[in-house]
Amino acid sequence: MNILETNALTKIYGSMRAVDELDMRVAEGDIYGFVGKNGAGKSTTMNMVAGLATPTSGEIRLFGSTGPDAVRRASSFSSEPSRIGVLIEEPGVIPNLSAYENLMAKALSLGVVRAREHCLDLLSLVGLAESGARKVKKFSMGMKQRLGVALALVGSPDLLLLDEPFNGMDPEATRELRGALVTLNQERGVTMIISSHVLDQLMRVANRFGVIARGHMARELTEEELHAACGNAIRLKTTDPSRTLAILEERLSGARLRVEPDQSIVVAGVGGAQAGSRFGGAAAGQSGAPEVEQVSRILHDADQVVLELSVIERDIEDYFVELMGGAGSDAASQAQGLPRDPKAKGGAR
Ligand SMILES: Nc1ncnc2c1ncn2[C@@H]1O[C@H](COP(=O)(O)OP(=O)(O)OP(=O)(O)O)[C@@H](O)[C@H]1O
Repeated sequence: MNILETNALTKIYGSMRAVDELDMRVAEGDIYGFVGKNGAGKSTTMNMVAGLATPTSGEIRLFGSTGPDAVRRASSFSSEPSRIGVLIEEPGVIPNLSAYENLMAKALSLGVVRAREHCLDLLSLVGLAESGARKVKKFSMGMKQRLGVALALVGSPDLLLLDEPFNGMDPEATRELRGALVTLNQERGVTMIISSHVLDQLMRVANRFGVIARGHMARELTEEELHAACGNAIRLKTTDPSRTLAILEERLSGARLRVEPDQSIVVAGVGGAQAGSRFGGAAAGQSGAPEVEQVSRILHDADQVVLELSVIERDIEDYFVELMGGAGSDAASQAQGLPRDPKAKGGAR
């Protein structure tokens, strides 16, 4: 079931179409990575879904209901727990209160039953059980962000909207927040929409992605579709790159080949290897071994001296960047692996 659907959702500020006929589908249980360049329309979309901005036109269907009432009911900021939890921009915390007190203040204002247990549970869920009694002004950025997530969870919402939650966080804090989000999703079944520029972090938690470009949905795709669209890539270095390239062009029909500035060769489009994904980080599932073996054999049979050979993941990021460049078919077809330079030989790019 889709928890959120938007149909031709549009927001116009003056002459600027901040969100332009956006169609978005978020299913129950998704961690939906919402990706786009600066100014693409992510925050405006999140604000409309949260009921913080009014659409100019189009429809938002939340939990199966549509119309302004659906958003108001789902995201009541007034006196009762809402079905949507929101962390947009900086978490609104009271610095002189402890984390626990901040949570309790919100829980009591919403009339949450068994507020004490609820808040202690949330602290432990976001990994702040030990620091619950400390004043928030002494918290690091990462701790504040996790408290922001806990605050958004007061009242047990079914859908969590997180706008740039990894911004300004160091790797350790990012890892902790990522862990808390995956736990929430897996153990509590909370659906999430996370907007972020930090693609590699998003790729580690999200199972579906929506790429927005100039206010329009350029593409929605699952983790599996993402990997299928990108395929794997193998980077290799030999003592004779030109000869190696010629051999690979001849023997690997259909593969995409490109030469990097350091003379290493990247072979893509031969299937297999997967990028680090959300429940492990390291290459998950298939290792790309058959393709690596295939390439190694070709090079061995052709007496090429291999200096380096590894599976790389960068194509996924390239793919996102290309999609984010525009919603038009050019960007999308390039991202599907078609050559950028029509004169390029053998699909090289
Ligand atoms: N309140 C507003 N008034 C006028 N223009 C606005 C307003 N809010 C957003 N915009 C414009 O709408 C466009 C989309 O902005 P939005 O903040 O939604 O993008 P974003 O994808 O979240 O960008 P970023 O990643 O930089 O936060 C931008 O051009 C922005 O300047």
